Amino acid sequence: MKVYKALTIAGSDSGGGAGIQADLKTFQELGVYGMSALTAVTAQNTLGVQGVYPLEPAAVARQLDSIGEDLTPDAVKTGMLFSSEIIRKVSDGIRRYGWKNLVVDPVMVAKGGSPLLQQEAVRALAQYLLPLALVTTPNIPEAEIIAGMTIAGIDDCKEAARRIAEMGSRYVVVKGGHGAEPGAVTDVLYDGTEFTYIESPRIDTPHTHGTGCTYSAALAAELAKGRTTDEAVKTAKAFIRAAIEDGLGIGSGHGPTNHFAYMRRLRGEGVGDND
Ligand SMILES: Nc1ncnc2c1ncn2[C@@H]1O[C@H](COP(=O)(O)OP(=O)(O)O)[C@@H](O)[C@H]1O
Ligand SMILES: Cc1ncc(COP(=O)(O)O)c(N)n1
Repeated sequence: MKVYKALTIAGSDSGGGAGIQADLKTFQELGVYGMSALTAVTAQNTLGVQGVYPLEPAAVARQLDSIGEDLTPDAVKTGMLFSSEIIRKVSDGIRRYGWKNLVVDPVMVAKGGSPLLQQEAVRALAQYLLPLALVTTPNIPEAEIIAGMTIAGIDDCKEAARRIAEMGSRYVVVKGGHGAEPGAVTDVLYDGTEFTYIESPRIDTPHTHGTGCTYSAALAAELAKGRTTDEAVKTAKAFIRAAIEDGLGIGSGHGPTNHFAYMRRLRGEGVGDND
């Protein structure tokens, strides 16, 4: 049996709903062996972020070397990268080992507003990481910052996707969770030529902690298994839709999405005892 392997390069969320923890749970659910290189430790729960402790850039580089010297990921995703120094180490590592199928989730702030990327690091992200990306998955506020424009509707999402593709990302998905459309969420996929709209009903829930991490991890897992980008984007959307629909009301703030939901439904099981 071929073992498909995916690597996440991201921060730790002690609460388990976002970051490395969300990524590894998602890889596991989708049948992919997960590996991780930590960029930062966050002290976090459903109420917010209580502390951010970045790792030394050399510690990030060393983790990538340990993986690269011995293991070959079939896909890689990046999440919280925190600083331009860490971004440089990450892009150096990805280039050194020739890793393909890179999904860049340009994480900038946590849902409560705590910064997870230093402002001056946005340039480094665009300069060093986007040219290596197969797919970049900004939410609307991230797309506004990277593309340098305000987004007020679908046409603006398309323009931002075009600009981000020009920076070197082969595909771009501008995710619609922060959009103003009542009742619906539209993600805009751009392949450098054409746009595809991935729509779903807007789920009314406070339990959306980790949606972006989970979505990009599902995308990377599917790419690791050899799916095309179009197929991977569809499955990632189905995975996150189920995870939000069955969101977990644990903790007293914004609960995490339900990483079990997609596979439980495929197996014909109910939502289980988690909620
Ligand atoms: N309320 C919601 N209902 C349905 N889908 C959602 C909702 N919020 C986010 N999504 C989906 O979750 C994924 C992550 O979107 P988004 O919330 O925009 O990103 P982020 O978590 O990075 O802010 C996207 O595929 C988006 O369509
Ligand atoms: C360590 C870490 N990485 C990323 C996020 C963003 O989470 P979301 O997916 O909700 O945007 C987070 N809250 N913490």
